[in-house]
Amino acid sequence: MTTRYTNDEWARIIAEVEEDIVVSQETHPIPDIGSPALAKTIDHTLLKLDAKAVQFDDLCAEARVDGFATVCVRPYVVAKCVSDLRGTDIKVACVIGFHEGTYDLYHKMQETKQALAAGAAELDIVLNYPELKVGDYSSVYNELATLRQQAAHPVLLKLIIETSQLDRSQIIAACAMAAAANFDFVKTSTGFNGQGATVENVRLMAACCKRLVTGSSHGRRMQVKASGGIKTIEDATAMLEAGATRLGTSSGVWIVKEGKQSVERSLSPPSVHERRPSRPGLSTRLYTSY
Ligand SMILES: O=C[C@H](O)COP(=O)(O)O
Repeated sequence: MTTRYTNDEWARIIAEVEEDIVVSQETHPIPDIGSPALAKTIDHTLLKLDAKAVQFDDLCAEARVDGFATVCVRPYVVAKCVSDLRGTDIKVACVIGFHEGTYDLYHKMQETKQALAAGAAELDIVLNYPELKVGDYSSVYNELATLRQQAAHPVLLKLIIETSQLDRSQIIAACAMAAAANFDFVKTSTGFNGQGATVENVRLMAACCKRLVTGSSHGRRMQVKASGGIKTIEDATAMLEAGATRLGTSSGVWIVKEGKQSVERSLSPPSVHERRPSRPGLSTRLYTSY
């Protein structure tokens, strides 16, 4: 695989991108609250290492009921989820190099091979962000381009850049690397390392995606997936309004339920005796501790 440019050449390319970045404060249009289109922005996620088989059955059942975009899981459970979701339009997304990102390329290629063979349609790959932070852009590009070659379109590739570990310039550099390697999404966070998605970072990443399309010959714009700490309908709408088009969350069931309830309330306001429903208990298969 070619490295294309030296680290210094990559640094100049990234600096040019950074000079052009204008972060917009616009509110992006979003699907109607409570609509199937809003549920279709959600990757219904279960990445806990101690998750039991029955929890993946429930995850897939919930995805079928609510009509999520994908279930997002680790490689060892892709085949099971593909089988559970057969006959639906819900895809299986698989994390690669999770959650440190520092696994070597061989390890990431092995996981990619395993996930694709099992039927994954989308891969959420953790960036080797320590390499990016020290300016080893050639190595970062080599890894991403190799994985893109291994997982060609229509497989969707998302690069998890772990924004909590990066400053503004490094977030821009990560987006530039993802675009150069022809990824489909940049994703904020693993949810396992520091702060998750923030509105500010989603806006910055959306601005990068806008700028980077103008520099590409194929004219296809990368999209932003916000993930980590998205627990309520308010969190979800804030991320979408900031420019995300996909959400990674372990609270998808609750978010959809809250959205539907808020629509019902706006159609028939509750009497003074009716309380806002409390958050459901663990029996509803929510996976985030709160
Ligand atoms: O990509 C997904 C994240 O791991 C989900 O994080 P969460 O449990 O905070 O929703």
